[in-house]
Amino acid sequence: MLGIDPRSFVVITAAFGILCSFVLFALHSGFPRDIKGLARWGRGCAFMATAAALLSMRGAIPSVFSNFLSDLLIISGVGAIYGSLQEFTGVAPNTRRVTALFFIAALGLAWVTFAHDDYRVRVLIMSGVLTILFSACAWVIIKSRDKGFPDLFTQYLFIGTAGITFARFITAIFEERAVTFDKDFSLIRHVYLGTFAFSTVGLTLGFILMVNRALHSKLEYLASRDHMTGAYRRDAFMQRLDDEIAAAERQCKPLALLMMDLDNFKSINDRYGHTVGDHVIRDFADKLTHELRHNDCVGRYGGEEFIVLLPHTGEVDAKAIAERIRDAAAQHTHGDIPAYTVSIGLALLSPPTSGAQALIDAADKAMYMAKQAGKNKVEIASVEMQELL
Ligand SMILES: Nc1nc2c(ncn2[C@@H]2O[C@H](COP(=O)(O)OP(=O)(O)OP(=O)(O)O)[C@@H](O)[C@H]2O)c(=O)[nH]1
Repeated sequence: MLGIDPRSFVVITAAFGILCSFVLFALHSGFPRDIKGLARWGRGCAFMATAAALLSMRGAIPSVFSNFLSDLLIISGVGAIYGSLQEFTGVAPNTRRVTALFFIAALGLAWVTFAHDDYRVRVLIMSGVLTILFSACAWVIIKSRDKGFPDLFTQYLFIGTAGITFARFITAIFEERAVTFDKDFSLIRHVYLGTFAFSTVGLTLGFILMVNRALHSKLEYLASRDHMTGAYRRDAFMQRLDDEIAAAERQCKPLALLMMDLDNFKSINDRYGHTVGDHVIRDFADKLTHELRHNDCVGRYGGEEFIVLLPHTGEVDAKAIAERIRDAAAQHTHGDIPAYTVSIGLALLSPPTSGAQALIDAADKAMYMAKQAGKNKVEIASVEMQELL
């Protein structure tokens, strides 16, 4: 038995809801458009704040507003949060199921508001629907890939909130029928209302941390990638190369490096113009992505020069991959893009090495040999070149 006025929780929920909504709309206006879900979550918080404000006026306004409308707004609010998580994680929002749940709950709530005032049934409907929605929110995060601390924090908070709404559902089944809104002093009711107030803030903070993490990854990606081709920029590539060489030496694994330069590119520019030249560079970068494994790393080394790092790859495989790339480049697949070819130099890491730059120099020399040999060729750095490593 607790003596805290349930309205205090309701007023706190309203205040928190307004604050959270304001923060989310403010973030939405400044965040990149491809980080989705902020506005929808902000709307969800606004719904919850309005619902809590209406509920706190219980007795002073008609019950159609303080009970019926406020309950529907709470369901809409949590529904919006569910949709927002789906949007954020790239899942198409499943509005049909949420709308169906909303209408079923609306029918039940209309019955207990207008036909047969029954506090217990109202609690059952609300806690049942909210258990489903909070569990669905947790499930969206559980199923998402690439989770960090903010995602796990929000996920467990959703699970905890769903657990408490479910406990409220179970206790309502066994509750005395005489209990009403103003006479329900049970501990679980206070925990339930308190959870609602604080989970609005906790979950919103968790979501803000999630979108902040997404923004951080996006900025990191943009800083390390070449804008035109999506390949690694030279400095980011060198960082990755250093790491992979260190790993290869530690694990005694092979590693190969390909240096690639498009042939006669100056004449492509001169003949078709710079824009078409850019299309050729992009086309080649796409072909590289298509031909390589997820773990391989493509860097743009210069204008029409690319470099590819092939971890865990020995001479035979690296030569086959290089030939595949050379062949793919020579395939004329796109009507708007002129035919082009590429010369490739291949160098292999043979420990003990003198580092990344020496490996690049060897691949560069081999690439120069390919140019000298008539272009559209793959050359492997000679033993002497490798010995320089
Ligand atoms: N369109 C376009 N051209 C570029 C870009 N970066 C460099 N280039 C041009 O690419 C050309 C490179 O030519 P070179 O390296 O001199 O040689 P090449 O004509 O490819 O001849 P080989 O390398 O001997 O086959 C230069 O004309 C550069 O201006 C770019 O981002 N877009």
